Amino acid sequence: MGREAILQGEDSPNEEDKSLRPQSISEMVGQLEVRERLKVVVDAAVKRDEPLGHILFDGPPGLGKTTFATCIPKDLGVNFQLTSGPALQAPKDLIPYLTNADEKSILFIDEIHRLPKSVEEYLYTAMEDFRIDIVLGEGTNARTINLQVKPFTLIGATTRSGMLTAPLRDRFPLREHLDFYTHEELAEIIRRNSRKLDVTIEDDASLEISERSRGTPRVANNRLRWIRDYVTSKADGHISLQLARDAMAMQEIDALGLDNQDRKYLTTIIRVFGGGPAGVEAIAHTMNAAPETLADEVEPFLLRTELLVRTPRGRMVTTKAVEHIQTHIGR
Ligand SMILES: Nc1ncnc2c1ncn2[C@@H]1O[C@H](COP(=O)(O)OP(=O)(O)OP(=O)(O)O)[C@@H](O)[C@H]1O
Ligand SMILES: [Mg+2]
Repeated sequence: MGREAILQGEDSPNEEDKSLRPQSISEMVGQLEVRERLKVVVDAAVKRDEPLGHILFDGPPGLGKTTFATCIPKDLGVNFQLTSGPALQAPKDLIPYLTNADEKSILFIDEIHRLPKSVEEYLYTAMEDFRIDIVLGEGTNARTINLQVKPFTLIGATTRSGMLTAPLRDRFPLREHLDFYTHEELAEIIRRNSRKLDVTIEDDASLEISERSRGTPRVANNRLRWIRDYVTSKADGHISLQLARDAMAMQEIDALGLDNQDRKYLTTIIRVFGGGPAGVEAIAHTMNAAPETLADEVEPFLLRTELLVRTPRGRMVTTKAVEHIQTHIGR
């Protein structure tokens, strides 16, 4: 698959996201410790005139893994190639990226936990010694040549660091976990992006939206876009607290920021599984959803906000979740 195809594939579902995505690490809000550590390794690499060490980002969707990966090469002024685990089905799919990589350029592999084993093993010597084996010819005539590639930096991103093998994980000198954002950080992102979207917003409205954005910049941006449409259609285009609330009520986003899917997940455990424990596969079956979607997109925030707990025997809702669902239904 060509690089363009992969790039388009990556960008099309989030075309909207692009206009709000920070273009440099200094434009990013929050993740202070991560940014500080990155600054250290970037400064050191520049001073020594060496390629940056490989970096792995992990954390739930929408917290900035791709944003970091795209800002680093921009800040360094180096070339950037992008691909993803599922797009690399065999070592031969990886070879063009490795041979095209300029010195100190960045190769970004998204969803790196989905690399097939053969590709992963092929990466080891490329990451460690910047060396790859290429097989020429076939059958008994086949011979292997050893090729040196330019020293490059691999940036990997994953929502499932637990699914990475230890040998791959250990080859990243810097591993950064991105965590959920505070309300204040999200409010800051909302204020900045309101300006980018050319809409005015009250401070109490940006705080209210941030409180209902599940600690996630992507969610905050989606909420903001919807509210902007709402106030443009129903009012004069200025976002007040009341209009923000009305707009979110229309999308059935509750006070904790949960949407229909989150509540359906909790009610399924409560109604069908007596509050749990229940396995994620069983819950997914009942909801007619994919277990991966639940594990990646729904559960992290519910766990974080103590609406859900994971036990050795499966997922269980907490009293807080039961109360929240009751008040929501009782409304
Ligand atoms: N620190 C930040 N400051 C400002 N905006 C941010 C920040 N992090 C993320 N965003 C915004 O959130 C959007 C989603 O972030 P991004 O695409 O980097 O998430 P991700 O971690 O790669 O998610 P996924 O796992 O789904 O690929 C970005 O387009 C950007 O607009
Ligand atoms: Mg991403």
